Parts: sequence; structure tokens; C-alpha cells
Amino acid sequence: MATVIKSDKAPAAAGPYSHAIESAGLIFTAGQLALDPETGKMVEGGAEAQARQALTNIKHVLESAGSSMDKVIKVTVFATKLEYFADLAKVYTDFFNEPFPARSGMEVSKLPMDSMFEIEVVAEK
Ligand SMILES: CC(=[NH2+])C(=O)[O-]
Repeated sequence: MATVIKSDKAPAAAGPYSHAIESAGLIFTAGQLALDPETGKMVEGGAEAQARQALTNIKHVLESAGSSMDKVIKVTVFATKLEYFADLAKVYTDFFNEPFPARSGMEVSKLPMDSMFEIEVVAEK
């Protein structure tokens, strides 16, 4: 059975999707943009600030699901420039410790609301 997860601390969904779905003991999050949950707007400060915000939003979604960043097993990162992965690296270890989750990363041509990042994870409950 799938359970819908909704977080009061994450930005409202930018479309017809849930913050996360729990199924088979795993939490599958939606991709999180670099939106400030208070304002619903993209955070300022460039790629490092955007990476931090997207990961903070993921953290809040996981916590609402009864999970946490240390239970993440897979991270998928979409960035509008591969160079932004250097900015992501500056904040990544504030959220993840060794042994790091598996990860896929890719450059995409555009993301919703002109976000520089969209990040999604799969975590154990
Ligand atoms: C931002 C997002 N997760 C979507 O599907 O548009």
C-alpha cells in the first residue's frame, strides 16, 4: 500500500504531485526545487544557496515521513549546468555522511521555475 506524505515545512508542490510516497518500507520523494517554503520563491544567492535549499526541503520531507537524511540510499541531482556540482559539493556533507548514498547527477536544459537544481531521493523509513 502506498502512503502519501505531505510536509508543512516544505514548499507547496509546484504541480500535481505529492511531496513523497511511502511504499514497501521506502520513501520516494518528489524532486525538490530551491524554493523557500515561507515565500514560495526561489532562494537568492546562487548555486550553493540553491543546493542548500533543495536539500533542506528534502530533509523536511523525509522528517515528515518519519525518515531522515542518514537513511537515504539514493540521490538523483538535476542541475542546469554541470559546473553547479562544485557548488553542491560545498554543502553536500552538511547533509550526508560516509558511507554516502548512491547518486546520479546530470545536466538538464531547464528546470521548473528556473531552479538551478532539482533533487530527489529514495530513503529507508
Ligand atoms: C518540481 C517537481 N517535482 C515537478 O515534478 O515539477
